[in-house]
Amino acid sequence: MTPGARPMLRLERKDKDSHMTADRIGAIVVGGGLAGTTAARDLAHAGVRTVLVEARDRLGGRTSTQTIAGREVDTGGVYFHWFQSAIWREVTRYELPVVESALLTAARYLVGDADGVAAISPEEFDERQRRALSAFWGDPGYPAALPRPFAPQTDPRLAKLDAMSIEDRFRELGLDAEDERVLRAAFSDYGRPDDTSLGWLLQRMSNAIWSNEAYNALFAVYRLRDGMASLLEAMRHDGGFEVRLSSPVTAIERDDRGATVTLRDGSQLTAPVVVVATPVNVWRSIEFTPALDGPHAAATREGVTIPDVSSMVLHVRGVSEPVVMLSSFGDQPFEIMVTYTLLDDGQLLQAFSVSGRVTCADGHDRIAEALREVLPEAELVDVVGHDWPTDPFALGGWGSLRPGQLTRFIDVLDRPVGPLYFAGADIAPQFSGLLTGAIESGARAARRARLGLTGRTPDGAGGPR
Ligand SMILES: Cc1cc2nc3c(=O)[nH]c(=O)nc-3n(C[C@H](O)[C@H](O)[C@H](O)COP(=O)(O)OP(=O)(O)OC[C@H]3O[C@@H](n4cnc5c(N)ncnc54)[C@H](O)[C@@H]3O)c2cc1C
Repeated sequence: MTPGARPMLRLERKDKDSHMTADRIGAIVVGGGLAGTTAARDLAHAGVRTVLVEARDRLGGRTSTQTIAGREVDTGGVYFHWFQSAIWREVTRYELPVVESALLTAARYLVGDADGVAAISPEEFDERQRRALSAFWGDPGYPAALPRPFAPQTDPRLAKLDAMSIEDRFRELGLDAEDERVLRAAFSDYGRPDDTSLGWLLQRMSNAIWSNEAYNALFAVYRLRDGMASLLEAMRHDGGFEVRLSSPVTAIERDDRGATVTLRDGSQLTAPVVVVATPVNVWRSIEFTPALDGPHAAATREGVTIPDVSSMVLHVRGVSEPVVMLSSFGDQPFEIMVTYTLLDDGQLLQAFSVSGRVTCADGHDRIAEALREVLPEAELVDVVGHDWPTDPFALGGWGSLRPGQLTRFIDVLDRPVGPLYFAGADIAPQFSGLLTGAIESGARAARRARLGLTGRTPDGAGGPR
């Protein structure tokens, strides 16, 4: 079929039950990360014939399981906690083994800034971080502005905090210098402190019930023993939906009867509903007709992730004990390093260059040099990883919102636009930017799309209130 030709599989609205029949596509899901795979599985389980089209040759998107030193390791999204109910439900449903990370048990802690990297005892790190975090969110106005963490647009006072940056809050506080050094290092995964929304960070803290322990637990307590690929695999086998890999979508055209999706090879698929589960940053590389406008256009133009992150797992010798290194944003080649697994001949170290000062494309020698800047005794044996910003199907790393973006985008971008149902961690009302947010968002989009198929308007748009 030539691009633009009338599709064969168009479904007439009057044929309300035809999404249940075998020969017609009831729903198309664009993008097979956690959000899209969840949506496709849920739609298929509801009896809707569902086709998932994925640009890469694998499912998983910004999760990525690679092999190094004979081990499966994750170089994309990896950590979660059982209080993140959406992901935990999947992990328990498929009985996937989990392992604890070294973050909370490592005996050796290092904190970096522009002057270098210095050792600190875990007890001192914990005490300083605890004190600094409590001061950071200690304004009694904050919980009042976020009375319902799962529905961030509940109180208009949040807009004022969303207009502020993390740096603004540091300036207001005037913390003890050492406490601030520790907190800046702990916050490095948000990217530039002067370009990250304070309101959005506070929503993260409210998602962690304003508790230091729960906030730390959000990031690095549990991971899947066999990698995130094992979860995607389980969902796919359980799903009953059709998967088309290596099928980048170039255009999505909607009309009053549904939407037509054009693939790079020119072929087209049509269905009454389409779940768009690509990263927000990627929407700008897909031709939407009619064009996306308003907040959707603004979000993809501006980007809603930290722009530069290279993630790696390094096989190193010379460092035999579990180690945690955190550095303030941009001050060291790697901002985050955490022991992944101890080996007989050294260890696997998870490393994130959040500012992109060192990338996988730089090659072994530059990465080895960067590693020695942070851990002088470390010898690099091997490395696997991924540069997310230059990946055309990600165009950025994990979700992180700039000042003003929470108010304009969250609980807004996931509202249906005609037959299009947007999903993804980037736009999840709760736990945005995280694995669990992707699953929650995918499940919700599937339900809304199902309601759309039966001609009903999703009543609960915006989620629990
Ligand atoms: C390095 C890194 C570390 C992270 N660590 C953590 C962590 O420890 N804990 C945590 O909770 N979260 C973490 N995250 C965040 C988490 O991984 C993501 O938020 C989540 O995986 C996103 O899922 P998603 O389905 O919304 O999007 P994605 O995973 O990006 O899925 C979107 C899919 O759409 C596909 N696609 C793109 N363009 C097209 C197209 N044109 N046509 C068809 N398909 C297309 C992509 O290939 C992809 O498969 C991390 C992210 C990164 C990058």
